[in-house]
Amino acid sequence: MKKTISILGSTGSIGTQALEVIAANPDKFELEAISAYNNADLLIKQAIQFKPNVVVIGNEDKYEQVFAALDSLDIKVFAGESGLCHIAEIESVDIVLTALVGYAGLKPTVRAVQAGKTIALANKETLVVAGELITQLAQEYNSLILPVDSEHSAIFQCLTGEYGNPIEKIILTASGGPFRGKDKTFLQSVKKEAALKHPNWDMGAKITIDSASLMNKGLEVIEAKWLFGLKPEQIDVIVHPQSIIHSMVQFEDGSIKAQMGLPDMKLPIQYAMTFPDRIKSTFPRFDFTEYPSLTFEKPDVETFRNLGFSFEALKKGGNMACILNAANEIVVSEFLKDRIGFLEMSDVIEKCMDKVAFISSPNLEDYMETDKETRKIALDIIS
Ligand SMILES: NC(=O)C1=CN([C@@H]2O[C@H](COP(=O)(O)OP(=O)(O)OC[C@H]3O[C@@H](n4cnc5c(N)ncnc54)[C@H](OP(=O)(O)O)[C@@H]3O)[C@@H](O)[C@H]2O)C=CC1
Ligand SMILES: CC(=O)[C@@H](O)[C@H](O)COP(=O)(O)O
Ligand SMILES: [Mn+2]
Repeated sequence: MKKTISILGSTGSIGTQALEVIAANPDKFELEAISAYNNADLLIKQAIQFKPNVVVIGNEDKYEQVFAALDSLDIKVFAGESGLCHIAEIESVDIVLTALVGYAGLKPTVRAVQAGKTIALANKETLVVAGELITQLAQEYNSLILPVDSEHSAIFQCLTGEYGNPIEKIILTASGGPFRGKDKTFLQSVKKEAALKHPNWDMGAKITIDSASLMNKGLEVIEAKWLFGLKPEQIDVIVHPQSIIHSMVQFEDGSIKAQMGLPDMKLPIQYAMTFPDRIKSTFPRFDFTEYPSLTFEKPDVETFRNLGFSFEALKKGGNMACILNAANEIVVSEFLKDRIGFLEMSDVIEKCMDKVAFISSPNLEDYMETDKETRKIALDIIS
C-alpha cells in the first residue's frame, strides 16, 4: 500500500529532501499536496514534476502566477493560511510532513492532529510553542507524531523495540555550530555570513542561525520533553562536533543506546515516512576509519545563553516557551537583516521572557496572543 503524503513547506531544505525520498520510492509514496510561502517558481517546478492534486502558495500575492502555471494541469491551487490548513486535513492523506519553518506551523499542525493524521514533524517550533496542547490533542484525536528532527529521530529509533522500558535520561548531541569555542569578544562583531556556515549540515537560514546561537539545541530540549514525556532533569546536552552520533538514550539499568550515521536528513525524513518499516536506501554509508575520533565536550552556556533560557522556559511552563520562541523568531530575522548583533539576540530574548505577561495554563488563543505581543515587544526593544 502506498502512503499518501502532504508536504507543508516543500520548497525548503527538509521539503526538497523529502521530495528526493519520494522520487526514489515511487512504489511507496503518493504525493497529494505541496506548499511554499514565496518561492512560486520552485513550487511550480515541483508541481509539474510530481503532479500533486493540490498546491498551496502562502503569499496570496503570488496566487495568480501559480494558478496560471498549473490550471491546465488539473492541479488545484489555494493560497494563504486557509490553504495550508486545508492540505493538512485532506481525507486521503496518511502523513502530513510539517516542513515549514517557525510559528506558522502551529495552526496547520493543530488541524492535521485534529484530523487524526500521522504527523512527520520537522517544524519543532510548533511543539516548543504549544507542546502541551498538541500532545493532548494528539491523544484525543489518535494522531501519531513521528519526529523528523535528527536528534529526536535518533532517540525515537533507540526507543523502538524497548516496549516502554523507562528512560533514565536522554543525551541530545549538539554540533556546537560555527562559533564553538569562541568567546564573547569574538561574537560581538560576527555577521550573518559567518553564522550561516554550519560545520556539518546544510539547512534553512533560520535553523542555521539557531544552531550558531545554541537556540536550536534549546528548542530541541523543549521538543524532546513533549515528544518523549520527560522531566527537564532527564535531558542532557553534550557537544559532539562531528554530528555522527545523533543522540542517545540511557535506560534505568545504565545502558546507553546511540543512533549514528552521516549527517544527512534524508534518513530521518524517510524513517518518519516509512515507520515502522525501514526501507533500502542508497544514502552514503558511514565509514568508521574516516572518523578515527568522535569527541565530546560540555556546552558553553555562559557564552551561549539561549540554552539556559530554554531550560528556564521548560521549567516555568505555561506560555514561557511561546515567549522564548516568538522573541527568537524576531531576533533571528533582525540579525539576518543586519539590524542586531549576534550577542544582542540573547539580550532581547531575556527581556521578553521578563516582560511579556505569563499565563500558566494557556489555550490556543492565549498562545496566539502571546506570540503577537512578544513579537511587538521584541521589536520595540530592538528599535
Ligand atoms: N533543514 C534541516 O536540516 C532541519 C530542519 N528542521 C526544522 O524543519 C523546519 C523547516 O526547516 P528548513 O527546511 O531548514 O527551512 P527552510 O527555510 O529551508 O524552508 C522553509 C519552508 O517553509 C516555507 N515557509 C516559510 N515561511 C512560511 C510561512 N510563514 N508560512 C508557510 N510556509 C512558510 C518556505 O517557503 P518558501 O521557500 O517559499 O519561503 C519553505 O518551503 C524548521 O522548523 C526547522 O527547525 C529540523 C531539523 C533539521
Ligand atoms: C539536522 C538537525 O537535526 C539540526 O537540528 C542539527 O542538529 C543542527 O545542528 P546543531 O544545532 O547541533 O548545530
Ligand atoms: Mn536537530
